[in-house]
Amino acid sequence: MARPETAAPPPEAKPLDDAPGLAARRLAAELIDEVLRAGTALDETYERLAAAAQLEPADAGLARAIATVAFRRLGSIRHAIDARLERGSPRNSGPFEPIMVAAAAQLLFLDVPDHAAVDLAIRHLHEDARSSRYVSLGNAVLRRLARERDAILAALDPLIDAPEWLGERWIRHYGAETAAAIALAHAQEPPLDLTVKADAAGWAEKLDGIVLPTGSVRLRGREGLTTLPGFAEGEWWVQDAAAALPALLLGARPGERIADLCAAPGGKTAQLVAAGAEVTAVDRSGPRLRRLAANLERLGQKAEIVTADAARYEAEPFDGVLLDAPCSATGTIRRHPDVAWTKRPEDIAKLTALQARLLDQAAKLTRPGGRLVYCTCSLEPQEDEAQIAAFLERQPGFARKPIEPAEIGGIAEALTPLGELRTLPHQLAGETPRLSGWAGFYACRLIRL
Ligand SMILES: C[S@@+](CC[C@H](N)C(=O)[O-])C[C@H]1O[C@@H](n2cnc3c(N)ncnc32)[C@H](O)[C@@H]1O
Repeated sequence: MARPETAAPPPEAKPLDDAPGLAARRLAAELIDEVLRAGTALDETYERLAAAAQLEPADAGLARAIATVAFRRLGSIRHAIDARLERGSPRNSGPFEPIMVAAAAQLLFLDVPDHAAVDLAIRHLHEDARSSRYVSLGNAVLRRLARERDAILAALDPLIDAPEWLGERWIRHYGAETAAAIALAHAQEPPLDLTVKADAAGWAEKLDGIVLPTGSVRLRGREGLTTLPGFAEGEWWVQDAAAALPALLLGARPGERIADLCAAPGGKTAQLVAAGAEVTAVDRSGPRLRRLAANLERLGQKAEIVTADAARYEAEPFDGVLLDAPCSATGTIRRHPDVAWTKRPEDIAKLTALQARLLDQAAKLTRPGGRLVYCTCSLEPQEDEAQIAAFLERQPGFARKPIEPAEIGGIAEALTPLGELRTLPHQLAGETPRLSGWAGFYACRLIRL
C-alpha cells in the first residue's frame, strides 16, 4: 500500500535579526515605500504601520524622524544615490531603494553615527532575497555618501527637493527667486505655533515662546507638547500661524451664527467658538469629526457638529461662513514634506472642481449682508485667486471685502493687490531660520450684497 503523501513541513521562518535599531530602520523604509507607492499621507501611514510594528516609542519616533527627513530631502537624497550608482538603480531589487533612501537620510541629514546607519542598512538589505543580491553595491554607495558628505551638503539645491512639475509651477507663479526661497524654507523643520484663547504674552513667557505679530505664540522648543502647562487645561491648541488667520478674518462676534465648512480637526472651529460665536462645524469625515469633538472637549468648548457633504449641506443662512476647502495642501509641505511626493498635477484640476461646488453651496448658506471667507493651504493660484475670480463671475451678488494689513499684524507682503491673503513659506523672518516662516495659505473675504 502506498504511503499517504505527507506535505513537506514548511521551511522554518528565519528569525528576524534583532540588532538594536534595526526595527526602527525597517519601519522607516516601510513608511517611505508605502507612502510613495500608495500616495497615502505619512501621518496616517505612520499611525497604522507603527501600531502594527509594536515598537518601543523611541524606535517608532526614530523611524518617523528618518521618514520625515527622507521626504523633506528626497530629491537631494535620490540625486546623491543615483550619482554613485554607475549602472543606475538595480531592477527587481525589492526594498533596495527605500532602504538606501532611509540610510542616506541618516548619513546626510540626521545625527546618527555613520557605522550604525551603514551596518543596519546592510543587515536590512540581507533580509529580502531580492535586495540581498545588492548588498555590496549598497555598502559601497553608502560608504561613499559618508565619505563625500561635506561636498554633497555644500552643493545642495533645495529646489530639487520638490518634484520637477511642482518646482516649475512655483517658478511660473512666483518667479525664480521666490520659488528658491520657498524651497529653502521647506528644507527647515517647522516651528511649533500655538493659538491661545487669551494672554498670548503670558503663555509665550511660560512656554519659552515669542508672540508673533498676528497673535500666535511660536515656541522655541518642540518637545513634550502634551505635558506643557496649559495643554491639559485647554488654554491653547497647535495651529500654524498662517492657518490661524482665516478665522480671524471672518470677524465672528459673540452670538453670531457661523458655519465652519470642512471643519475637522477643528483648529478654526475652536477660534470661532473662542470668539463667542454659535458654530456649526460640518465635515464629511466621521473619524476626523471625532478628533474635532475630542479637541473641543479638551478646550472646554461646544459647537454643533454635523457629518455631511458640505457641497449639499442645507441650513438656515448664517451670519458668516468659513470654507476651509480641501486642496492640494502644497502650502503645508514644510510641516508635511510627503505632500510634495504624493500629490499629482491632475489632483489640482479635480480639487478645483470640488472647491467650486463647495463655494457655490457656501454662498447659499451666507445670509444677505453676511461674510464668506474662502481659504486653502495651497500655493496654487488655480485653487485660490483664479477660483475666487471665477466665483465672482458666477455670483455677482458677492464682492470682495479687502483685508487690511492691520488685520494680519501689519504683514503687508502677505496681501495681494486685491486685498486677498497670500502667505508664502519664506515670509515672517524670525530669530533663526527654523523659527522663521509660516505655511502657505490663501484666503479671500467676501460679502453677500
Ligand atoms: C483643510 S482640511 C480642514 C482643516 C480644518 N478646517 C481645521 O482648521 O482644522 C479639509 C477638510 O475637508 C473635509 N472635506 C473634504 N471634502 C469635503 C466635503 N465635500 N464636505 C465636507 N467636508 C469635506 C476633509 O474631511 C477635511 O477634514
